[in-house]
Amino acid sequence: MQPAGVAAPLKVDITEKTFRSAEGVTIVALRGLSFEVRQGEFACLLGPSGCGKTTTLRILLGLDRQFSGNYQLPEGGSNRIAAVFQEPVLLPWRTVEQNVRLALSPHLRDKELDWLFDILGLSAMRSLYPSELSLGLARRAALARAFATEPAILLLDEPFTSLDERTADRLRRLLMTVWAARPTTALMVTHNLREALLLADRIIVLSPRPAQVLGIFELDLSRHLRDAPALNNLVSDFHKRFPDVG
Ligand SMILES: Nc1ncnc2c1ncn2[C@@H]1O[C@H](COP(=O)(O)OP(=O)(O)OP(=O)(O)O)[C@@H](O)[C@H]1O
Repeated sequence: MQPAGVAAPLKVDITEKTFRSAEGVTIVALRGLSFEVRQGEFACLLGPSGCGKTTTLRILLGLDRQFSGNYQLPEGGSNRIAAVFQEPVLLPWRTVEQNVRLALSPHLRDKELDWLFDILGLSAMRSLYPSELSLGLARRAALARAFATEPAILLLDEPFTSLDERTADRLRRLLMTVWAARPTTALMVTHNLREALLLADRIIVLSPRPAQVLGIFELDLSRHLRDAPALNNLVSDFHKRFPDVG
């Protein structure tokens, strides 16, 4: 039990998750996957392609209940959980602002969101429709929607894939700015080591399938000091600790 007044962390303890392939073969996606994300911490789940990262997020989102084990989501927030996926799922017939406000519970629909649109550089795009947005802008709108709901936990599944590197980098920095304005317990899935080293407080390093935790890489360096040379040092520290990863 958590002592009163201490916010509960995200706790994940998945004993096993299997899939059955079309040919009837059993695929063990996760086995003995246990980790925690402390309250207010930005954690990355880093692992090779196909190791079970998306499967883990789907379980936490309640989209897949066919597994053994358990998990506990953090308490608090106006909304329990918000997610940002690889594809920004926006309603095409609603404006950017309507897409964001529709995610809010009815009593919050009129809340002041200027700060959020400002930080994400979306102030001039509030009345545009998704079809008028570039992919990078659509991702920003998806981030705005997730933060607007003030979730107890934010789950992100490779939100910067299929963007050119410059746009991805700008978005990573915008994510950090908005996160710093409203620190939120966050778990982001990525297979990009540099991205994890840029964004995370700690990295939960996963094995190939079935995903298990190989170790935790803590990042004490303040995010604004993580420039290119600092990142190069972090990459080499990481490789000393995890020579076979990334
Ligand atoms: N619905 C499904 N049916 C059968 N197998 C599945 C299903 N969903 C996932 N898998 C398998 O489970 C394993 C883990 O998949 P998952 O998508 O979680 O990996 P991932 O780490 O997110 O990969 P990536 O980084 O490539 O997105 C893979 O081998 C995948 O083929």
